[in-house]
Amino acid sequence: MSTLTDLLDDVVADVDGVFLFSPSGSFHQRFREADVDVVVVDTENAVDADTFVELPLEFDNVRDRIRFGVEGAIENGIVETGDAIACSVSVFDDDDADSVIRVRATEDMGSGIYDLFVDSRAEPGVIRDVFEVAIELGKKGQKGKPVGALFVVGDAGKVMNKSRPLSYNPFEKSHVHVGDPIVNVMLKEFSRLDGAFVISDSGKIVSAYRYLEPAAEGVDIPKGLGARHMAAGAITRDTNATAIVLSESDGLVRAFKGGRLILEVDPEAY
Ligand SMILES: Nc1ncnc2c1ncn2[C@@H]1O[C@H](COP(=O)(O)OP(=O)(O)OP(=O)(O)O)[C@@H](O)[C@H]1O
Ligand SMILES: [Mn+2]
Repeated sequence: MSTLTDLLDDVVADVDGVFLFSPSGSFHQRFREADVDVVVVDTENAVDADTFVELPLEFDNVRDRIRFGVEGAIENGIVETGDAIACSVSVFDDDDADSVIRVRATEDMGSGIYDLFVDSRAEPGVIRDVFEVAIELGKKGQKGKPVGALFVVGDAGKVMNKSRPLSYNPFEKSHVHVGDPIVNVMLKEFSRLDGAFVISDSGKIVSAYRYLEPAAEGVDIPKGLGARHMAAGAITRDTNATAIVLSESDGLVRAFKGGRLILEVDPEAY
């Protein structure tokens, strides 16, 4: 008769390392004494781990949390592509790990989410909220029809200087922030109209309907993308903003930083 441990052993068999997501001190200690490579992934290195990947925020979405940890570890040379990793995470329990998830560090796994958050000028929570709006809009569209949208996040003063209004700004005198449920509805509603949303480092919606006029030279974006994506890429080279774009034509969400495409995801698969 097999025991349950034997039956579930496959999940952790022959892994190259174990990632502990936000472990308690005692939980981490048990692993430290074991014969296995341990990586701690957390918002701070509270357990004084030797190998550590810093999360910019607690991702509620476990897939995002794991993706971020694995991409961060690849980026920092902690693991190599092809490595099998056992991730110890908590999905329901806030204190203790309640799940083990086996992943392989592959190129597919590397969605670019690490680049999106690391060294961003805007607050990580703001980037996450805008990214989630774009993904949701990509999944559902606007009244069932595909829509495109362009969000420019961070360094808003400079972005405003390099753009002009296409219409009156519905956010002119308001003090609304991304992440408020009502704001997400407004963002989706206004995304039917032309131009870009400009959002501050702290998440205030500064403007809708901005036509971006950055210098386009030196911008290296893939061929085949149109004016919206070109403007998105270029504004991030001219300023310290991050641009998040939902394409109306292919339905993908892309992010640009420093004039480069750093992330490309299919909302349906996300
Ligand atoms: N410089 C710009 N600033 C702000 N918005 C822009 C700019 N250029 C284009 N757009 C917006 O993008 C929309 C689509 O333009 P276009 O089709 O050329 O872009 P695209 O990159 O192919 O995007 P999509 O994949 O969504 O079609 C325009 O209708 C306009 O609302
Ligand atoms: Mn187009």
